[in-house]
Amino acid sequence: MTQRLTLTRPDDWHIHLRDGEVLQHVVPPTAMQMGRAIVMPNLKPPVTDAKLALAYYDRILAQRPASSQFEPLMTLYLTDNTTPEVIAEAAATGKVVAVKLYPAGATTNSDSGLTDLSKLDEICAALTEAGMPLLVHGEVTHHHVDIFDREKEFLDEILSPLAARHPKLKLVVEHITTKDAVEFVQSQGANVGATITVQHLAYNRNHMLVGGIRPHLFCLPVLKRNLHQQALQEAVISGSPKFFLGTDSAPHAKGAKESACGCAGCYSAYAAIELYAEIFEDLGVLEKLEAFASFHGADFYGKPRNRDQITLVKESWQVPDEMPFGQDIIVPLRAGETLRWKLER
Ligand SMILES: NC(=O)N[C@@H](CC(=O)O)C(=O)O
Ligand SMILES: [Zn+2]
Ligand SMILES: [Zn+2]
Repeated sequence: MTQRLTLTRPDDWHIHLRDGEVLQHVVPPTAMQMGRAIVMPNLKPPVTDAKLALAYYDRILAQRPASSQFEPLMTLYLTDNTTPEVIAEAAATGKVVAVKLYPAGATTNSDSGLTDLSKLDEICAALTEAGMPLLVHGEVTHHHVDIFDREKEFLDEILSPLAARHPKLKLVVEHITTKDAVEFVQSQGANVGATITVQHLAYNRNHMLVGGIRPHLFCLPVLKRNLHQQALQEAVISGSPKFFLGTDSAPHAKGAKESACGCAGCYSAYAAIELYAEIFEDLGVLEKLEAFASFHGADFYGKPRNRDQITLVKESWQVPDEMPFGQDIIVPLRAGETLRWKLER
C-alpha cells in the first residue's frame, strides 16, 4: 500500500516571491501548499512602508489560484529612514506582521539596508510595543571578516547585545547556518526563534564546491562546513519549538546564477514540503515534520495553527531540469533528481 502522510497545512516563515511577471510562476506553488508565508520585502525598490506593502500584497493575491486560501504575511524593509511611526502605520494595516533587517550590502538587494545599526534600539522599542517580530539576516558586512564567519560575528557583535537590551523583543534569526546560531537561539528565551532552510539541512559547502562549483547551491548565508550542517539537523531532530520552516526560496533566472558573478539564492518553494519531508525521513524523524512545518512558526508569531490539512504520498517523481520564470527560466533546487514524496493535489 502507498505510504501517506497527512499533516496540518504548513506555513513558510521566510520566502522571496519577487515581483512582476515572475509572480505568476512563483506564487501558485507556495499558495497550493502553504497556508501562509512571510514575504520578504527585498524588492527593487524595497517595500518600506504600509502603502507599498499593501500594493505588493494585492499583486501577490492576484496570482493566487482560485482553490487556495493562501495568505501572504507582509514585511517591511528596515532602512535608515524607517521611523516608529512608519512601523505603527504598517502594523495598523493588519497585513504587515514583521520588520526585516538587512545589514546594508549583506545579501541580494540589500543596498538600502540599515547602515547605522545604532538606530536599531529605537526601532526595537517600537517593535516590542507593537508586538511585532524583528527578522534578521544575520551577517556582518565588514570586508575583513571572512564570509564563512560572518554569521557568528553578527551574533557576537550585534545580536547578542541587542537581545540583551530588548529582552521582550520577538526576534527571528533567519536562515541559520551555523552551530553558533543554533546555540545562540537555544540560549535565549521563547521570544527568540530561527528559520531553517532545505539547503542548509541537506548540504554543506563540500556539496557546493567539490568536483566543480555548483552555482545553484550558492545562497546567503553561504553553506558552511559539515559540523554546522549537523548542528542544524540536530536542532530539528530535537523538536525544539524555537526552530521552524522557512525555505528562503529565492529564485533567480538561470542566467543570473550561471554567471561569472552569480546571484545568491536557491529556488525550493516549488516543492518545499516534499523536500523537507525527505530530509526529515532521512534523519529518522518524519513524525517531527508536522510540528516544525505547521506548529512552531504559527505559535511563535502568535497566529492560529492552520485548520486544514495536506497529504503527502510516497511516490517518486522527477524534478524538471528547468521551470518557467516569467520570460525566463529557472533551475530549481534538485533539478533533474528524483524526489520521494509528492503533495497530493
Ligand atoms: N538567501 C539568498 O541567498 N538570497 C536572497 C536574500 C536573502 O535572503 O538573504 C534573495 O533575495 O535572493
Ligand atoms: Zn537573508
Ligand atoms: Zn531570504
